Amino acid sequence: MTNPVAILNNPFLNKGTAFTKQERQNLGLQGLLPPKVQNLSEQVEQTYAQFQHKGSDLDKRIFLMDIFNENRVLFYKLFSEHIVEFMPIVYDPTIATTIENYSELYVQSQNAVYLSIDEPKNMEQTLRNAADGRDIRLIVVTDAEGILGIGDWGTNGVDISVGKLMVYTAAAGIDPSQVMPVVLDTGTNNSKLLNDKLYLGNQHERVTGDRFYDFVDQFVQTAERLFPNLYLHFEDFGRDNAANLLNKYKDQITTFNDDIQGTGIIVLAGILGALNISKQKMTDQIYLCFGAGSAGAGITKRIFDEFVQEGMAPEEAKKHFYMVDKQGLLFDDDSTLTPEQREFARSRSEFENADQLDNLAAVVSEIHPTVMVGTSTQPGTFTEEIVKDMSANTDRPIIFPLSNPTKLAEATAEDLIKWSDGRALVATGIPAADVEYKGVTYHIGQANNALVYPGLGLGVIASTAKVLNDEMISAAAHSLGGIVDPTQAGAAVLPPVSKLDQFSQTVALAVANSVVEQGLNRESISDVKAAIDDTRWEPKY
Ligand SMILES: NC(=O)c1ccc[n+]([C@@H]2O[C@H](COP(=O)([O-])OP(=O)(O)OC[C@H]3O[C@@H](n4cnc5c(N)ncnc54)[C@H](O)[C@@H]3O)[C@@H](O)[C@H]2O)c1
Ligand SMILES: O=C(O)C[C@H](O)C(=O)O
Ligand SMILES: [Mn+2]
Repeated sequence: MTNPVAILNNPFLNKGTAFTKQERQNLGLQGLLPPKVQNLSEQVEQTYAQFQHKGSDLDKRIFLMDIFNENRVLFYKLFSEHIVEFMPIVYDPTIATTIENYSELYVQSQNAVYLSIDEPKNMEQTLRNAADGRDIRLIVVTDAEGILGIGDWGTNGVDISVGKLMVYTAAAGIDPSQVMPVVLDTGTNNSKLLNDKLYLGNQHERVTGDRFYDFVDQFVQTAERLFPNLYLHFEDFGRDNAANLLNKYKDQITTFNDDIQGTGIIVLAGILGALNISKQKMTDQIYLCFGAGSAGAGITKRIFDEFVQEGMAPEEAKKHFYMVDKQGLLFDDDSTLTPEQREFARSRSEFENADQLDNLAAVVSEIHPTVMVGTSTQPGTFTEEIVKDMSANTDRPIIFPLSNPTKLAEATAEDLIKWSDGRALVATGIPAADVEYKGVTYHIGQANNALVYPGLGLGVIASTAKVLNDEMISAAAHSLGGIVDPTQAGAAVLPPVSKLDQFSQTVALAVANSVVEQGLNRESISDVKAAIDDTRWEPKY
């Protein structure tokens, strides 16, 4: 028999006060818990009341993490019943605060795995120990070089792996005993951490070049070998490494880059939703990407592919896309461009005033975009002047300020609605409250990859997909249409987070169908819907 105390300390086994009299007797737990036996809904009610007494969002998150550390069923039942309220606490934006203060706040590892570049020999044993015989189907891995828009956070970034996985389970029912959060600690270039006595990570600069790529490859190969049914999700790597790693592995293993691909899907879905409201055509749009990094370039490529899928010739479609980064409009004579930026760089000869196009305002006034998406990490950069200029040249400007967390957003939804006199079709990266303007209530969609990656993952895992390809990604984006009523004044461009668990199913089904139609499933599947239902985990004792 397992040691009774070990059961209470194991969040996958512990039911706390919900252990029945019989279970307490069988497991040797008599007297190790208060006498009363509660059921799950009583526990949920009691913990929710405790949650409501916490003051700050950080205190709320710390409380919820205690529940997570103690009892996974209770945590996920509570989370699933309060998804709209808990998303910004468990996940972005509060998670940014816990990442910045990870070492100071540290109490326990939350079943995360810390792989150190200084001790590569331990890797296999560490992964085995962490799995402890569990059938791992999903890993979220980060090296934390580009956490949200807040930069390099070294080992602290492990929280993004933990948090993304929490959303996978709450939104799509991924079995929490089949997941593993991983941080690859390859050092940090964050001088604050390098000089902080409390910092818990490797206190040296980032290792780069071959040693970095060899370490990542050792991880990928070892994880694939130990967990043959693995879906490997990369999160918040630095801009160049993120794209390189995706290109290296995407045709070989079942893998996904959330910042590049996940964000591409949700923004395409948001633009489709916006066009459904404005009754305009995708291929008539002029697209401006502001901040052409992992997310910006990933989104641009996804929207460009959509133009081509709708029948426009690639060279014609290219003319509709503009990228702006630190240096202003990206031109093809710039040797510092990334390969993803080079695809969409323009020729100086197209413009009489090319030298003046070194800032967003000048570019907007020159090209008259109809869609502007911000992934720049630069707060307040969608100014009143820029928004008014854009709105003067298009009826329903589509404007998505997506930089996270809250303090980095390019604009607020409220300002965008006001400055465009109610015409802008807006989605934000973090949740935004309704905006009241001239008698209309505007609902603001959340264009955060969290609205799609859980369903995508459920579809991929349930269908035993060998790879994740563009067809599946496109199917995911298109599946989100039709949930919002576009005829309602002030309708949001994306479905609400309150329906996250429902539309995660929709996304999963679309993706799994695409996998099976393409014959890319590892195991034979006769009924896609049943395969998804069988994969879904529910929080219950
Ligand atoms: N809503 C979402 O789902 C979502 C998803 C991914 C990323 N994001 C957000 O997007 C932002 C970027 O993330 P990323 O992973 O692409 O990071 P990244 O570092 O890969 O890209 C940021 C890009 O912005 C550019 N940039 C920096 N300063 C600029 C300036 N003054 N003007 C124009 N461009 C500038 C950088 O050069 C870089 O190319 C972050 O804030 C992140 O939180 C949101
Ligand atoms: O984590 C988020 O909130 C979305 C996204 O992956 C990001 O990096 O900002
Ligand atoms: Mn991210």
